[in-house]
Amino acid sequence: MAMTVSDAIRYIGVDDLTIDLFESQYRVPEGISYNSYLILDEKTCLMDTVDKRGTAEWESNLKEALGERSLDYLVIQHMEPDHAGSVQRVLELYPDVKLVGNAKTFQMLPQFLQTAPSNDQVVVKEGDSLELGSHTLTFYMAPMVHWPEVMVSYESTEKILFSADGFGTFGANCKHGIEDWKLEAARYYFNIVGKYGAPVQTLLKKASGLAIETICPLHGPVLKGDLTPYIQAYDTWSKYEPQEKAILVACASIHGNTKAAAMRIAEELQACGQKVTFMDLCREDMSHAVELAFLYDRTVLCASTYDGGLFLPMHDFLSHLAAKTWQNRKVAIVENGSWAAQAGKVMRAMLEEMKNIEVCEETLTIKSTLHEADEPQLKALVAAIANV
Ligand SMILES: Cc1cc2nc3c(=O)[nH]c(=O)nc-3n(C[C@H](O)[C@H](O)[C@H](O)COP(=O)(O)O)c2cc1C
Repeated sequence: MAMTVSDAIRYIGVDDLTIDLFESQYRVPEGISYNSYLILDEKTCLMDTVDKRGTAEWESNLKEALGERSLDYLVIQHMEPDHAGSVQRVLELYPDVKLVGNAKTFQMLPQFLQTAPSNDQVVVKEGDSLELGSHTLTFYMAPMVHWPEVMVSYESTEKILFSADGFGTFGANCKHGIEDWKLEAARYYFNIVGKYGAPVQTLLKKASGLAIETICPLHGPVLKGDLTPYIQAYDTWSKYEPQEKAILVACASIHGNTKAAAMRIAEELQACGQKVTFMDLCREDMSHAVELAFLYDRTVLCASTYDGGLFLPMHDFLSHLAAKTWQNRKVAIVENGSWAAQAGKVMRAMLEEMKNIEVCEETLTIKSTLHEADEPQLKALVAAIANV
């Protein structure tokens, strides 16, 4: 059933509650929405489509909202298949539709379609506008938020920013309302957009010059009312600043001894008043661990040595953080080795490749299991990462 963003702008997106992994990597226990919007004015204008997984339901929403009218424009803000996956269907249903995109959109479009569409193309660049009647869309390029061809569209009459993947969240709209935005917006941001802090900052600067009363993202709820919290969150996140003073204790333990030591460190940190989250990287959601490493200002990395190197779940975690340009954080290292510990050396080398990561001098090296003799090292590490 098509929801209404306003009288003239209909929400015609769909919820996907059965996808196993979004982008083939993120568990979305509450599903995900593929958002699409239809502007009904003198001209009709479709804002993006949906993933192929939702084409049939979305087509019914589109037909219900459009009725007997023709479709004049399709604006393609983002070419990723979860948004452009139904463009082909639009071309079949409305062969006279004009396609609106930027130069990069039309360079990429034929790559995803079997044949280059013959439809009229409206090629827009920064600041170009499209009159629809009483509604006017103005286009702002947002390259690398998070693909090169991304652009956002500002509708000046109703003061709406169609924000592409920006301000999106995991979680289907039938499960999550605007009040739930914060539940999954950070995990979504850091894992999907997180590498591109500078492009996000550029987009925020452009948006700061616009009077925005509603944000229509391509995933998650339409944002209305006081937009400050959403924009402030994006400003903090895209500056790679921590959102809170807290410590993630992340461990990768083969037989549980390093995990036991990590849990002991977490307890000690809590005992000295620190907010702590403990995560077993072997068993818990990697995207959630990435999210917390970005949200918190400090992280303790605890890992076994494995075949002369770093136990792979920790290597995987640090590779994820490096890929998302994690930076400006403080870290403590705990390693375990039963004959020749190497985990700490490998972790340090990976951290050195990242920007502005402060590694505590105080480390803890365990020989198989934690012993009484390790207590001074453990206490020193706790004091160093707790900043006490
Ligand atoms: C498959 C395997 C490979 C290991 N490789 C090494 C190694 O190369 N060097 C080392 O000092 N310890 C090695 N260890 C020992 C672990 O680093 C660790 O000391 C031991 O597993 C106990 O800690 P845990 O219970 O947290 O895994 C290995 C352990 C396993 C199970």
